[in-house]
Amino acid sequence: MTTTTQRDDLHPGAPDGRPLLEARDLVAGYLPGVDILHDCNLQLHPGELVGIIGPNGAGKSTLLKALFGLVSVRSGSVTLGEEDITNLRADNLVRRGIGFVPQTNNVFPSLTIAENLQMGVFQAPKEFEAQFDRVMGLFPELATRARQRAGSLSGGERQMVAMGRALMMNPSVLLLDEPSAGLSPVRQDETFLRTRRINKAGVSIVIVEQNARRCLQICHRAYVLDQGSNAHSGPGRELMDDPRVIELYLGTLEADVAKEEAEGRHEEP
Ligand SMILES: Nc1ncnc2c1ncn2[C@@H]1O[C@H](COP(=O)(O)OP(=O)(O)OP(=O)(O)O)[C@@H](O)[C@H]1O
Repeated sequence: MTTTTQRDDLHPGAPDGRPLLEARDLVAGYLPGVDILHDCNLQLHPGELVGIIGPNGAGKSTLLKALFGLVSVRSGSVTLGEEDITNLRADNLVRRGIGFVPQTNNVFPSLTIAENLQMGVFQAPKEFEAQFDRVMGLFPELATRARQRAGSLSGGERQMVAMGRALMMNPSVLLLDEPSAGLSPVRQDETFLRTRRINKAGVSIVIVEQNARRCLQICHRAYVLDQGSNAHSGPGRELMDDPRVIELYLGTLEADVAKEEAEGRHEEP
């Protein structure tokens, strides 16, 4: 793996330099004998917003799921602080302060917004009122519509409900799987700004994103995955200008168009 030099100010709130969440040499997969992740490493320091980007099928979502016990880890470890949390069940991880927002099917459509958020604290029902007010403060757009059914919301609003539900347990770590997927460019930007606000409010975040440029713009650091392995990592803004990252991922469309033009295959739109 190529690692760009990291500066101390990229690890807000971590004077001793120890990660809050760490994946070490993860090997994981869905089917017996088929590994999707090959010795993957990731560190999330307190206060950090860390991105995972890479080509389609690189294993980004699989890495996030492996952190949250949703994909079986065959070797390597996941630690939270000093605790080994490898392959622990999701409900256990939620109790330990990790929230996970899946990319799809992330709301209960027949339940209202308030009921969806209530599901987020089913392990601590007495917390509902205090947490509901706190989370509504983060999503004022939802506050006036708490009784609306989630199934009638737009994609961006559903994403807010899903994030809100994960935040109801007041997690220290939030794992976001492609929160901008399926949203218009304007709604995507809102999602990235909201993610940054939640991070600034004290939640350490790992975000998997297809929209690599936007992701790199808001992240303290990012990991580029390729074929289930770490390819590069470093500060988001440095990766945006790294020719190796551009070649591997960011520049593919531009490069493909240039290649087609050179071969005389490109038709003007
Ligand atoms: N439930 C599953 N069962 C079997 N294989 C799976 C499953 N989910 C994902 N895979 C495989 O794992 C590999 C990595 O998929 P993953 O979704 O992690 O990639 P990704 O980098 O998030 O891709 P994308 O950006 O396209 O969402 C792919 O080859 C995919 O087909």
